[in-house]
Amino acid sequence: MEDNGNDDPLGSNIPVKVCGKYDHELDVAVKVVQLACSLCQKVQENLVQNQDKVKAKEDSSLVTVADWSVQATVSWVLSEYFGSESISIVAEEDVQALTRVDSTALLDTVVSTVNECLSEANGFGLKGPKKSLGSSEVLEAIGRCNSNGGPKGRHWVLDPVDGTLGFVRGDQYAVALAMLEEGEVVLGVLGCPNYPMKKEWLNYHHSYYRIMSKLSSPTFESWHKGCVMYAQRGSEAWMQPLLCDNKQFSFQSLARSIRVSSIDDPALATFCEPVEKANSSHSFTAGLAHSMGLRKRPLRVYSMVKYAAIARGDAEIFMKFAKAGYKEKIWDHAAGALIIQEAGGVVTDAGGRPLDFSKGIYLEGLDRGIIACSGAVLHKKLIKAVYDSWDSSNL
Ligand SMILES: Nc1ncnc2c1ncn2[C@@H]1O[C@H](COP(=O)(O)OS(=O)(=O)O)[C@@H](OP(=O)(O)O)[C@H]1O
Ligand SMILES: [Mg+2]
Ligand SMILES: [Mg+2]
Ligand SMILES: [Mg+2]
Repeated sequence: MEDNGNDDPLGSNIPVKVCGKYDHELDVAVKVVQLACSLCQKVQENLVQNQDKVKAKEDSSLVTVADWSVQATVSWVLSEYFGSESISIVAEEDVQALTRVDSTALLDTVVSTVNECLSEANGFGLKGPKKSLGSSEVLEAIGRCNSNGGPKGRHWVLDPVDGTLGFVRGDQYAVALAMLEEGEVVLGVLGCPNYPMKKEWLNYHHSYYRIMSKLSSPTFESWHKGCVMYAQRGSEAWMQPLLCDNKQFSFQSLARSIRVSSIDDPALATFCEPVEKANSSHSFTAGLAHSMGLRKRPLRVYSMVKYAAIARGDAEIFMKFAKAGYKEKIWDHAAGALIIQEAGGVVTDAGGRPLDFSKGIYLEGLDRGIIACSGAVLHKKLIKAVYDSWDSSNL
């Protein structure tokens, strides 16, 4: 692993399993996603009790202090490591709502959230700022992420909080960071703050989070509320625990490589889909599930945690069929798609073609929907099911 120099006191102690062309980029990306996840965990704890702090955007989707603060933090760190002049970042949020005259209190909250987070950068193996950032620097960091991506050169792709609806409901969400090189996703990092290393811990986590009970936990060292998954193109996919308050335990090398499930019998397979019917047709996917012989209840989970579930074998299929006219954005899929592929799975559109991340901020040319499978057998069956049932669907 690359050593980031003297300013990086703990960097070499944080295990980031890497072996490839983009080791340094991936190392920084995993650390900044860990840092961002810790920011999100703090904001989510407050937000669940203070729903008035959730804002609606022009398209009525939600945005919170965490979305802006993570975008600012990641943008600032990437710019420090890779140069603010040359870096290209494609990300979901902009500064519009923060620069309105009636938004000073909101902006102040974002600025203090970013500074509190960056003050912990050293603990995550990253260089922090020498002094606190002012509001203009925070706005600049958010606004710098206005690249349109494209087929040439290098672009970072960030969804600061994916599944904002899950986030404000105290449920699953993800921090998603990817890097494109010449139009291809070459690295992906998915921070899943409420998705523990083992799925059996999910129920424990929910009772912990919702009731704040004092149940006896999995062994202290092994207990982590969330995980981070990552991959670079052409190597394996990895998962490690999110750093938590007891950092001395998290510094142990707990990273492990992840693989998709080996199940290829539809009767034993589980499919995941968005929670919201508005984001994907539940009736169409129920029809597909029936026709290809899936018997288990769908796993409805907010955010790219669905990709995380496929990548480490908690489920076998992911489907998303948005309404006609909705254009999928690259930041909702880039990191998750690479991690599934490097874990041995297949990700395509519903016509069986690879997703094209080279056309700007949208997945242009997407054929009907997105499907991801743990292997080729299930993928072939699913493509056939779509082919057989599309004409009779209302999509
Ligand atoms: N109408 C519509 N159709 C399809 N997709 C939409 C739509 N509106 C929004 N979005 C995008 O969906 C992202 C969340 O997707 P999910 O699969 O997590 O959906 S769900 O929250 O589980 O229902 C969500 O990501 P975040 O905004 O980062 O939360 C959006 O980019
Ligand atoms: Mg959003
Ligand atoms: Mg998203
Ligand atoms: Mg988002």
